[in-house]
Amino acid sequence: MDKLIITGNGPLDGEVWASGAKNSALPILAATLLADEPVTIGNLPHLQDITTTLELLGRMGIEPVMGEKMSIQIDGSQVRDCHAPYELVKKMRASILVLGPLLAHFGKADVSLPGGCAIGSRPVDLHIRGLEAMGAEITVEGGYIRARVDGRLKGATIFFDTVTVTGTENLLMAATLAEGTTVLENAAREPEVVDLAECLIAMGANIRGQGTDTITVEGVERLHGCHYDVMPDRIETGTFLVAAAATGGRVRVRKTRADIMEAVLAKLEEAGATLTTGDDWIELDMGGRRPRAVNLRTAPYPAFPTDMQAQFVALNAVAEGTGTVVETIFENRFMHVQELNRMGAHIALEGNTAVVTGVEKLSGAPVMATDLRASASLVVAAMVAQGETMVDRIYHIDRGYECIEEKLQLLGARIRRVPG
Ligand SMILES: CC(=O)N[C@H]1[C@@H](OP(=O)(O)OP(=O)(O)OC[C@H]2O[C@@H](n3ccc(=O)[nH]c3=O)[C@H](O)[C@@H]2O)O[C@H](CO)[C@@H](O)[C@@H]1O
Ligand SMILES: C=C(OP(=O)(O)O)C(=O)O
Repeated sequence: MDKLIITGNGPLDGEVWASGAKNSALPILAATLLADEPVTIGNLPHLQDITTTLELLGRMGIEPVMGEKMSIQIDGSQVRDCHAPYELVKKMRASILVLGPLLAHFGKADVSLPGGCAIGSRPVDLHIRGLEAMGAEITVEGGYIRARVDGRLKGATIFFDTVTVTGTENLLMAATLAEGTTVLENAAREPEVVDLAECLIAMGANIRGQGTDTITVEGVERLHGCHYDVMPDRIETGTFLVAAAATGGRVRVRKTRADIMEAVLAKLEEAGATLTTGDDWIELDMGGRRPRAVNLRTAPYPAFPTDMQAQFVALNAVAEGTGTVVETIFENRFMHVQELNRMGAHIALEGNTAVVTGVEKLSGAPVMATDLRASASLVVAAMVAQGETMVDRIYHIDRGYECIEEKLQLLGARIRRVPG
């Protein structure tokens, strides 16, 4: 297993670019299953989760054609087997996103239940209930969701009890080929849902209301090919900005978007950072200062994203003062806390709340990555720690950060990968 070795090396300084968003690329790749013609997706990030998705599509009979500049062409009409096996779904929960498209286009889908994961139990009951409301017959047997529909799915009004991102995306995709109108109420408003909707519209879908909590879809009989570029990754962008703030540095992130990052940028300003933004870049300047601790509470977009929680816990860990961080989305998303405390942080956990009292210096230590964003928080902490940190199990970080060590090296970090 590869490891990252990081030595604290003072303020980060320089320019880096944001890759395509993982959480947008994954549903968009699944959406290609809905079309009768090849769809070309550009600005795909080079990530383990993308490789897993392509393997999953390959098992279904699809032969993706690699193009230039991280683009790929996928022909949904090549599907021969509507099956997502356990050994791939267990590597990546987002595999559940093939359920809606397979059922809507081919009338059947056998998709392994994703099961729980490190950050929480993460059920998919709302995905299943929504598809049933659209006329699907669904059984769960032997750990598999077996979904069937005779003819087309039927449009329906679906209210989500809980705001769910992939749940909204699955039903949005299914609704594009359903007969009649589907209304998704209490839908997720995340920018990645909007990006997926825009891609579906480019494929000929009839969707309105994306980005609000009510999305309306008029089903069409078929979807066609298109070229679509994935939006920039706001979580990767935020991670670089937090790393800059924690080290007292100055970093410009290019090829990104400030307009979808308001909650995160506001917290960085509260922490004492000076932010400047342009059309497609964000610059953070900490001017060598130590950050101030911030209080935050995670919630669905446009509130503060749970995927940035761990990185802000690391920021608070070296800040002046005490910050309270409340996690409201996932029940077990504080596994970085123990590891950060092993590096000398002062973090007390009380239920879904972490009370973080900043210390002047952390000290390098061997630590273990437990999930994707927890790993990112350890990398941030390691860059401000005295001495060397070894982050083990970095396959988690490779799921969601493209070339993490090369990008951080560009900013002056002392970080290297040791193959395991
Ligand atoms: C690939 C992808 O886009 N992943 C993101 C997506 O995950 P994901 O879509 O899996 O997360 P959800 O938005 O579905 O989860 C939100 C909450 O709803 C609950 N729930 C969800 C579905 C369901 O059927 N029943 C149910 O109870 C979950 O347990 C959780 O407590 O949104 C999360 C919340 O922003 C992010 O952290 C993930 O990075
Ligand atoms: C939790 C995340 O991803 P996933 O839903 O793919 O596990 C994440 O991106 O932080």
